[in-house]
Amino acid sequence: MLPVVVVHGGAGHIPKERAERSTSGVCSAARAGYAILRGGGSSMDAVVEAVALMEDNPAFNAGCGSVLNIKGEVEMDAIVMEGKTLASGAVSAVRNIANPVRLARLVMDKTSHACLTAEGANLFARQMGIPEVPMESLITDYSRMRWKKNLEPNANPVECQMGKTGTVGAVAVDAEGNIACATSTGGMLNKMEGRVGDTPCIGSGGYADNEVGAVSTTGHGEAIMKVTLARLILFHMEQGKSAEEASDLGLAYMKSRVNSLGGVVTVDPRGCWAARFSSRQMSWAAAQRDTLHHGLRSGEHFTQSIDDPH
Ligand SMILES: NC(=O)C[C@H](N)C(=O)O
Repeated sequence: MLPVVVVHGGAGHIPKERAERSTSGVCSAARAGYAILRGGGSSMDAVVEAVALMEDNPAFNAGCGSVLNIKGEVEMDAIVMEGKTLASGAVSAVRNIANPVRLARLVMDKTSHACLTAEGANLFARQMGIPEVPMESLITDYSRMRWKKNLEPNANPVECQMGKTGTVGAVAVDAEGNIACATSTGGMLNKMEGRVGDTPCIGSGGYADNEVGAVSTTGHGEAIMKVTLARLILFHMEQGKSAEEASDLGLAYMKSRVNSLGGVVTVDPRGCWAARFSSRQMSWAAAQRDTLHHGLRSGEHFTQSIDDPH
C-alpha cells in the first residue's frame, strides 16, 4: 500500500475560470511529493515540498495568492507535524515570507516551541536566513479584486464565499511507515488584522501520528477549531473507522454541530487514503503505486499514470 501523498487545494466554491488552474496545481504538487517518496525521501520532505509548490502557485490562498485581511495585507498561517515523534511546528500571522510552511518546519526542527507568531515569527525567519519578500509579491490582482469587492456595502455573500477557498495541505506516508502532514493558508478573506485560524493549531489544521494516521483540513477556521477537526477524524480512526469513514464522520459532525462545511485529506499507517469534503468542491490529488488520482467536484475521481504527460 505504501507510500502515498494526498494533497488538497482548499474546500469551498471554486469559480469555473479558476477550476483548471486549481486542478493542475494540486496534480503538480502530488507529483512533486510522490517523486520524493519514490526516491526514498521522507513523508515530511514530501508534504513540505508539495505544500511549498502550492504556496508558490498564485491559484491558491497560501503564500503568493493569499487572501487579504481587512487592511489589504497578507498574514499567513502554516503547520507541519511528524507522526513518529509527534513533533510539530507552526507559524501564525506571519508576513513577507514566500513559504510559511518551510518556516513552520524550521520552528519544529530548530526551536523547542510549537508555534511562533507575527513579529516573533519574522524575527526567527531572519535569524534562520530566510529572505523577506515584499508584500506586493504575495498579492495577486485577483486577491486585491476580491478584497475590494468584499469591502463594498452591498457585497454579495455568495461571492464573498468564493474568495475564501484555496488553503493548501498535504498528508503522506513514506516507505518506512512514517506519516506527516502540512497545511498553509492566507486565512479568511477580509479577516481582522491578527486573526489566527485553525491552520497553525495542532489538531485543527492538521495532525499526524504514526499509530493512527494524518489529516490536513480546510474550511472555516473558527468552525474547524470548535470541533478540532483533524484530531476528531483520527479519534474515529482509533475507534476502527477507515480513513474515508472517519473523514465523513468528522465533516458530518462539523456540519450538524456548528453548521459549517469543509474538506480534508487523510491517510492511515498502511497507506489507505481519503480526500473528502462537504463543501461544493475541493481540488485534491493523490499519488500512490505510480498512479495519480484527482478530483474537484463531489464524486469525481480521475486516474492516470503518474508519468503521463500532463
Ligand atoms: N480556506 C480555508 O481553509 C481557510 C482556513 N481554514 C482558515 O480559516 O484560515
